[in-house]
Amino acid sequence: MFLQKDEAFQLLADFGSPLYVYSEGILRERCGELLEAFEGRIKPSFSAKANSNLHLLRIIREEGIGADAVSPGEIFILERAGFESGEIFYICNNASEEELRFAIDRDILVSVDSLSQLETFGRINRGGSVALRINPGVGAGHCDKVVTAGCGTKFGIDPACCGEAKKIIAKYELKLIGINQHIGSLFLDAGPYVKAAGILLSIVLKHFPGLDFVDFGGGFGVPYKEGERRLDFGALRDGLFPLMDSFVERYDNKYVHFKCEPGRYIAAECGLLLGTVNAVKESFGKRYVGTDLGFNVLMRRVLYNSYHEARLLRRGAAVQRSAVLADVVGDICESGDVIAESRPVGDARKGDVIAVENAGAYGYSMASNYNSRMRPAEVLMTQRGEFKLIRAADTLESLLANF
Ligand SMILES: Cc1ncc(COP(=O)(O)O)c(C=O)c1O
Ligand SMILES: N[C@@H](CCCC[NH3+])C(=O)O
Repeated sequence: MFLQKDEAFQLLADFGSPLYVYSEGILRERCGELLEAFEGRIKPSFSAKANSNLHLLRIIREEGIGADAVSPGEIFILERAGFESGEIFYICNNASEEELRFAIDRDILVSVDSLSQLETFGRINRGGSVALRINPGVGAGHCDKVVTAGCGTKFGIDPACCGEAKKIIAKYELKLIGINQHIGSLFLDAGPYVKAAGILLSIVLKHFPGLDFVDFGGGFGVPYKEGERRLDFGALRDGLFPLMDSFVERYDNKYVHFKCEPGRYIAAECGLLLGTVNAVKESFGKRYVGTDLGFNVLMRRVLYNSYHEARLLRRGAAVQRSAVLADVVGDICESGDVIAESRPVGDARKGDVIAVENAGAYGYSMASNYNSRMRPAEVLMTQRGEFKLIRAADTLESLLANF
């Protein structure tokens, strides 16, 4: 945990509970790591869906990383964060004509992922530049819901349709400048990513000469459980570089470049979610630690059965791991509202704090107002160790803003 215990209590007193806290140092470190991981040969572009806080996006841009957007909303926020149109890649899925125009009008490159969307794009932007998202047939991810390639997923163009795609491109005189894929989110083993990259490169060689770039997608995992090993970028390099070398040798554009689209790897570990224990109880032989960490604040456990380390903090004396296991639950009106299951926190008391680790990716960005609860504030711990509010919490008034 990057915060001292006393700082955690002070932050909750200052900014309210629950609260997201981010470490600028860790965020910059992860950006730097990714820029170096592929020795400049594969350029990372941050997937803003993982965390779209304006201030964090500015830091990511300062580090020299571009961004991928999945919606006009993300494009809008990225622009506000200072990203220029050439630094944004709009990887859409089932976008409306209006949404496609939003990107086209701003000169932002669009990747379409169906023949039907390619047809729409060509009709409204004849002669424009475009990218295609291909489904290489190999997927990976921490659960079925986030595997985005292979059979049974809505994403990407089936390679069998490449011929048809080329016809639509010719019909509308489009310039195909890039091919991308994204096989899914969170893998800690290089195997599937390398395999999918190999498949994608062979598809490009066969069908798509003269591209400016090939984008292998994101999905790089981080360890959520204590003791879990980190992703081995050496293994990724060892797998990818020979494939890229042999591809470039055979490809007609020697200046083709390579990209990737990490979200979680950049944002997860810099984020900590703090919440307060409001009640404890024993019911039918089971212990519950009742907090304000409902799934409106962090829904990954409820949606995917995801694991986050949850530390119990108490003012004064340190708390030991309890022999009694308890479920850490939230304040939402559903029985599934469990943020951490069977953890050694059975001794928790009202007023203690729960710190949920690695909450920086798909935490706040998936938070909601369910049960008319407020999304929490977000605070940045700067590299100088100061704390700065970077998004205020919702208020009762903001719940009424759209009526
Ligand atoms: C198209 C696309 N690119 C990149 C990402 C980023 O994934 P991750 O956060 O696992 O790196 C996603 C989300 O899974 C995505 O849908
Ligand atoms: N939201 C997912 C990742 C999927 C990303 C979007 N393709 C998670 O929290 O693990």
